Amino acid sequence: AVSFPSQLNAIPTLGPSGFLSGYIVKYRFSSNGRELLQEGYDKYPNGVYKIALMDNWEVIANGRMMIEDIQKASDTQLDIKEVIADTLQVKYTLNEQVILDPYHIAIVRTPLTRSIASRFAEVREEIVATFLDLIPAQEDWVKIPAYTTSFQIVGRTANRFFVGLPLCRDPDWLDLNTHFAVNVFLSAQIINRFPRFLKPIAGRFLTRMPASMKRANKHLAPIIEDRLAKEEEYKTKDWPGKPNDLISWLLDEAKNEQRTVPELVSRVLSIEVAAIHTTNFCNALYELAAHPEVIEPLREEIETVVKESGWTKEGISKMRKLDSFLKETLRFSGAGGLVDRRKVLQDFTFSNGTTVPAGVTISVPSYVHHHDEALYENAYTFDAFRFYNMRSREGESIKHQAISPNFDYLTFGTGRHACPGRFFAVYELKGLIAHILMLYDVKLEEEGVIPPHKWRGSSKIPSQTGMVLFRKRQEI
Ligand code: HEM
Repeated sequence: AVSFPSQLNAIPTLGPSGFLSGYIVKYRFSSNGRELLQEGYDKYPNGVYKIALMDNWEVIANGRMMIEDIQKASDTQLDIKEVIADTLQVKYTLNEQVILDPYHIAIVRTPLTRSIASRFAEVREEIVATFLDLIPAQEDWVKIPAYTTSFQIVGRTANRFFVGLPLCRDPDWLDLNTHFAVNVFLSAQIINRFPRFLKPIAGRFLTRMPASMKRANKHLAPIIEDRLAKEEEYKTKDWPGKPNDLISWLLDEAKNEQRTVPELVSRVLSIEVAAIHTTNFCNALYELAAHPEVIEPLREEIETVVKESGWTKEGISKMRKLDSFLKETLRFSGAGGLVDRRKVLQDFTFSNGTTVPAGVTISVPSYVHHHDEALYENAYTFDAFRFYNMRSREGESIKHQAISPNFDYLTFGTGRHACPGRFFAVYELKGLIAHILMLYDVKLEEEGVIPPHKWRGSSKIPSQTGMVLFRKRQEI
């Protein structure tokens, strides 16, 4: 049941708030989250409002002041870990330690991000090999199911970087990883329906998690055991020939019981969950196929850069038009409707005086924010070179990049918790799109018409049945 702590009365409610209201709003939210969030955005453009979900309140914050307040709050006031723990039921779906000591976040932020340059040649090699296997470059158009194929591509590319050859090509490992995140979300939904005392039983018997963990273990245990044995043998963490990959980065930081196989397996999987289903590659594919007018300028840029710098991290960062195309995709058709989700641990007062009581979750509606005409001219038009043109203005060449979170651009969240994986995500996505442009022509079944997406709660799901047509690039 939805409770009414007294401070909550001062926060306006969207939708009815009486008996059964939770059910009505939950229904509207789960069937069309965007509509509800847009209504809230229009009614309370620089303030907060609340919606009653089934078992708690979600306070939605709009506008610069509110977002800055969330950014400035300490972790003891507004906590990201509790939100992840609740939403994903991490205790049962991954491992509670991932929340209690999230040292893997620092691994993503530093050694992983720092290795993009030195490992980029391998990532590029994997991109080329993956497309060769999945999408034939032939004279006739061939229909490719965009949604499933994009996850296969991203799964393999990211795993080349994370765990290297040969595991990144192992069909069972890839199948596990492209479905694991979905299993985590579905299992968490099931577990969340049970009262606290029944959650361990639901977690144990009603979900596929133990089986997934066992499957992951089968692939990773021999690798981890071998690395631990090498450390023993050479009496150092820096033994000769040590691979520069995720398992090594984790082992460099892991302490005591964190250095056991099950602990390390759940860390790897946590990063896979954060990295694969968020990438938006499917959205980029649809947008590319829908906008033939962007193809030539992008090709020209990529060819010039590759001549100068090759397929390197440095080269990718010089592809500014491509960066703009990607950023516009993330703005215009980005998947996440809510970012900066935080659990209120201590009553929290916004600068406008509104207090949100402990126990409630706060979030920011990125999708409707990104479609605000006050922030973006023609916000409902996909303008591939919008950010390229902005960067060309005096003194703004650094701003407006796809990796740079700011108030106008919340895809990766904001502040100190902004996605630590965004650097890899952006280089990977640019590398993928650039490869498509060099090798293929692409189009949609119906010219310019992206197959319809749907909303599930606050998530925008691209069409899961839509096709993108590919053929070998025709020289004109
Ligand atoms: C386009 C792709 C991606 C998007 C849109 C995305 C988005 C996000 C967002 C919105 C957050 C929460 C930020 C906040 O609440 O302030 C987040 C957190 C996180 N992301 Fe990403 N992400 C992407 C790719 C990745 C990748 C590739 C990795 C790993 C290599 C990754 C690892 C993480 C981790 C570990 C966190 C948790 C940070 C924390 O708790 O402080 N993400 N991401």
